[in-house]
Amino acid sequence: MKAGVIGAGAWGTALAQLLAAAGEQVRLWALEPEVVEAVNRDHANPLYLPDIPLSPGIEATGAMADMADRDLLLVVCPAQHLRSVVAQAPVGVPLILCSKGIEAGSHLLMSQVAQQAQPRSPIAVLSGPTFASEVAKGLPTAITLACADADLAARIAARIARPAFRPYLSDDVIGAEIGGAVKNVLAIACGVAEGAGLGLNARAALISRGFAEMTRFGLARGARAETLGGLSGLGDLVLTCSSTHSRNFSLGKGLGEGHPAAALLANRRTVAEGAFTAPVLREAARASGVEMPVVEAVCALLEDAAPLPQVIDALLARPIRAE
Ligand SMILES: NC(=O)C1=CN([C@@H]2O[C@H](COP(=O)(O)OP(=O)(O)OC[C@H]3O[C@@H](n4cnc5c(N)ncnc54)[C@H](O)[C@@H]3O)[C@@H](O)[C@H]2O)C=CC1
Ligand SMILES: O=C(CO)COP(=O)(O)O
Repeated sequence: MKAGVIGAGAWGTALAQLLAAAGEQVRLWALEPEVVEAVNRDHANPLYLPDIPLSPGIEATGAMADMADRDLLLVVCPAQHLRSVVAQAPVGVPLILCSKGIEAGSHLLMSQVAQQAQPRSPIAVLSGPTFASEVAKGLPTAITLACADADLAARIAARIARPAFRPYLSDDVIGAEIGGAVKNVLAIACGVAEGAGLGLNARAALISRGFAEMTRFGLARGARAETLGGLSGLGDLVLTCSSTHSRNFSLGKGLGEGHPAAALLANRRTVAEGAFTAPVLREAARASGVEMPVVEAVCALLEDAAPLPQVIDALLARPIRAE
């Protein structure tokens, strides 16, 4: 059992910890030399997952060549870097994609990008309501594991399941990915409502109407409705729209408090995927003729295209119609 984790941000480190805590020797690829050093020397990742002691069974490396002997690879980099990262991975090893986003320019989901970058590697997607720090602490978590190959899905599930970490299987890869990508944009909207003091009714409305947008877009791209209503869709939407533990929600809260997007996004080390997904999603939705007014509103705020009161008024002034 030789798992590798590519990407040592909060989520990659938490997943490495999940695997290593059960005795597996895990190799963790990190971009930053100081992360490699901290994991190997101090069994910690203060840059991305502070205050969580890591298992000595995690060995970090900065060389992708060190992943050549792995029999399973978890890919956990930011979505916009997935193509270049996966292209460097060893050929033919099953890839579990854990990034949430849509590639700019191509509008492709991560599984489609990975298939282009590594055509001979089997692909699965792991997505759901999973704050990294809670998983690293061993708190109870359920997640969707989506894979077109049922045998591979069962083998991966047996490998990653733990008493407090329950994968649920699906063959709807597209559906699992769309939920994870779209919820990040909607979490920004809910953060805006929090920051601007719009109240909890507004948040509930954004979650419900945002879920309607996710469903419209998902169905147009071939997702199944039950996947969107499951852990990787509605489950993750509820989690991310409810707490400042979410980087996307926090970004939205800053926007709602009146801070300009450019200032909030400048010099940040951690990734708020929704900020990258929003314009890509708007473009993809328009191209498919899918209406996504909440996503459009988030884009307007991220681009500083209109003042917040005007964006809120525009959403509230939409024509009354059937739910
Ligand atoms: N943090 C969480 O709770 C969860 C995160 N995810 C997803 O996992 C993915 C990674 O997020 P986090 O681990 O939270 O990241 P993070 O925000 O903790 O850290 C940023 C990561 O980006 C990497 N990075 C920066 N520039 C890069 C480049 N040019 N090439 C490759 N990597 C680069 C850094 O090395 C670091 O690993 C995202 O798509 C996120 O949506 C999914 C579930 C939970
Ligand atoms: O995807 C996540 C939880 O499932 C993490 O959300 P944030 O990226 O908004 O922190």
